[in-house]
Amino acid sequence: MSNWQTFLSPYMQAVEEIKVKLKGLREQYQMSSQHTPIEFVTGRVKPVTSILDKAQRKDIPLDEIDTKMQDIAGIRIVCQFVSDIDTIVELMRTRQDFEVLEERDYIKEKKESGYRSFHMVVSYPVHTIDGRKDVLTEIQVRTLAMNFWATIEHSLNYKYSGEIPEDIKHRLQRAAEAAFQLDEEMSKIKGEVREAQRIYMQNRESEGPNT
Ligand SMILES: Nc1nc2c(ncn2[C@@H]2O[C@H](COP(=O)(O)OP(=O)(O)OP(=O)(O)O)[C@@H](O)[C@H]2O)c(=O)[nH]1
Ligand SMILES: Nc1ncnc2c1ncn2[C@@H]1O[C@H](COP(=O)(O)OP(=O)(O)OP(=O)(O)O)[C@@H](O)[C@H]1O
Repeated sequence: MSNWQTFLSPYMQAVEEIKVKLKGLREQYQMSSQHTPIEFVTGRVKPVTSILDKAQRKDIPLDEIDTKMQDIAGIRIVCQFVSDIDTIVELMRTRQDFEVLEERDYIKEKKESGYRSFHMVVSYPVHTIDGRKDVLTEIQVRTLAMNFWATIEHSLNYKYSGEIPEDIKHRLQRAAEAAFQLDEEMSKIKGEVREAQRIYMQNRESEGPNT
């Protein structure tokens, strides 16, 4: 690849645009005093070293990464409750500004590591000075508990270069089970939690801006 900056520019644009749109959705939910299914949104363009590693690992020729590597542009939507994930997935499916190409439900079927999340691969049109470019973007949707687990596991994978020792792997699988139980328990008191958050937001609004 002769110029990574030029190649990655539409991916950066896609990530920034989608983040703005999702943050807008979150604000609309907040303004309408409805429970927001979006707790926070993050996004990143895959680091070049990680693109090169993955291309080598998956045998993807560098001149084919724009069609074969689905996560160069990545968005992550983090929610409070598992049911919020269904709401978001439905919202994404009905959008007119991008096309959903693939869905992978690692919540129904968790990965061997214990990883749980809902993944969507979308084709997002970016308008550049050279015309329209459709950019593959991976959208990961997960709860706070799933995100906590995945973040910790990702750093351990990094530390051990993908070869996490067996005993730690088992502990991580148990931790994934505990995160699953936490999501289950929180789902059961969802009504209570939402009511408390609604009262809190109402009181904050009536108190006016902080001085
Ligand atoms: N922490 C963590 N993240 C994972 C795990 N599995 C998948 N992910 C995340 O999900 C992304 C895509 O995973 P998959 O849907 O399995 O995609 P894939 O191309 O089949 O596999 P990868 O080579 O892992 O990208 C990865 O790049 C990670 O960001 C896991 O076991 N642990
Ligand atoms: N879809 C996404 N949205 C937001 N952040 C992401 C997304 N995918 C990965 N990240 C984060 O970006 C950082 C760098 O990710 P990188 O692409 O190297 O990891 P990875 O996706 O786990 O790698 P690989 O798919 O190559 O195994 C990590 O902190 C990772 O958690």
